[in-house]
Amino acid sequence: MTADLILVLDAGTTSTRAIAFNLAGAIVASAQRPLTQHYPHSGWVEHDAGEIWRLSRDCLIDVADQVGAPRIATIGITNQRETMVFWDRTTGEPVSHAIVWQDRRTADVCAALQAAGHEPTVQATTGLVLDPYFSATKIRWAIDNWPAVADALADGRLLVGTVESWLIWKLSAGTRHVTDATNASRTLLMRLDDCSWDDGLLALFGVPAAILPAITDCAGPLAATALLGGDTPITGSAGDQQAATIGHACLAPGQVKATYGTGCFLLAHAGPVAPVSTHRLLSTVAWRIGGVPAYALEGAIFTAGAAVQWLRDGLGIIASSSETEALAQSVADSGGVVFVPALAGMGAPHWQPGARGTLTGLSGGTTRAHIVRATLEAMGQQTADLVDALAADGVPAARLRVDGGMVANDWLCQNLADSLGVVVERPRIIETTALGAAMLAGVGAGMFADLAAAAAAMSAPDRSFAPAIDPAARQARRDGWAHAIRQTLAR
Ligand SMILES: Nc1ncnc2c1ncn2[C@@H]1O[C@H](COP(=O)(O)OP(=O)(O)O)[C@@H](O)[C@H]1O
Ligand SMILES: O=P(O)(O)OC[C@H](O)CO
Repeated sequence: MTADLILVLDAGTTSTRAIAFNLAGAIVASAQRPLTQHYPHSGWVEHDAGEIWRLSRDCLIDVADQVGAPRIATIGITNQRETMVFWDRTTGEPVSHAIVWQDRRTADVCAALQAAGHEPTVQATTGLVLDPYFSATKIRWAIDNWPAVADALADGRLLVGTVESWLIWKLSAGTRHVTDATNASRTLLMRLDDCSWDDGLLALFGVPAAILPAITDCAGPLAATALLGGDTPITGSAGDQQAATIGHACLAPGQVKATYGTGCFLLAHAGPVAPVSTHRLLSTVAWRIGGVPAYALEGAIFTAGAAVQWLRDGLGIIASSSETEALAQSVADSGGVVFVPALAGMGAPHWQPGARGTLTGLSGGTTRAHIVRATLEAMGQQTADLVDALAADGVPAARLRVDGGMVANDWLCQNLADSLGVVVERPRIIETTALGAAMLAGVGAGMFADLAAAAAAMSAPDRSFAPAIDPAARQARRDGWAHAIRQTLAR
């Protein structure tokens, strides 16, 4: 049997998937398992890292069994970012739950650091802002509040890392404690310029360097695993939004993608020099290959598909996510309803962890179809806020490449094009995140010379949505949204 497939592990927020790709970018086999969400207090979100490992192992073995393990040439890993795992190097087991990127428990710590004037230095060094979203305050909180974490630290047993770091450690049977530069760039601890841990930030957040992984490239001989029987190399690793950027072949400055899953993450390729945002966007590592980083500007919206899930599970006004397409289409407009879905605070460009959502413009004539339509319209307006910030930072988006669970919805894609006034392009492989990780692993294994060669072989657009409303109508929507945002922020 020839080793002709790349196996990707995508450890996401709500589920874990393994997908085998051939070198033409087609999906040959896949497996998926849902991940349990733990909400111990309002605003807290935790995962069981042991469960993440078991689901990952099971999905990888499932796909390897489907295709035949000898066909797996190499493995690529991609993951939910910022989420922090705490484990014991001697037992190989987690010492506590992982604190998830959505968790807001360190909002007060971030506000205090802001009040003390630390944000300009943090932003200049890391490209990030002081928000509980990022990892550093989660690490300190765990050390200060979870005795098992503090004890493991005191005994020299504690290791920490983002989800890919944990999984590579498990896959390599505890021989590799590494993190790739994209994931490291989300911790608030890494210098953007040379991709190293910053001593000043380690001191500011009270994180000991000894518990952190070594920072690596995103492609190359990162580790190896005996899980599939032989000695399978792991040659690709990147955070899921960076992987999606690669999967969309956003390889040149100014090319922009947005992924609509639980949250929405828009990344614009920014080239070989770390960009500086003056409009509250993030500057982040897009990938690092051969020791050379490429950078991106990013806007993170915490509530995208999660708003549709809330319509289904919280309000109970829809039975399934896919129902939203026909319901939005069934009314001529939202009937004046505007929904600002700040269900988990607000991310870019507002960064208000304490913000709450608002549903305005209701009347006796409002139906569930209007509310559903307003929910999907909010995706267009939230994206337009990011695209405006990007343009103000000097990166006008000529078109937008989209992926994620929500873009199966054609009405949503058309509404995005209308709201933004640019062409929206949907790829052939909607599993763009996994595809990007496969491209990295292919480059890392020497199957492709570089990402451009991998993109030429594996990535292709499918359908485009062109703007179909006039600029005055677009502006009227923007004005209505701006008014609702002001009301939301004023609360
Ligand atoms: N047809 C649809 N229309 C609108 N939203 C959808 C549709 N299908 C799925 N979604 C939403 O997309 C999200 C799932 O996307 P996915 O990319 O799998 O998320 P994640 O990777 O964050 O777990 C869910 O929040 C779901 O409500
Ligand atoms: O797991 P996803 O797809 O919701 O992505 C989560 C992001 O990486 C958080 O920054």
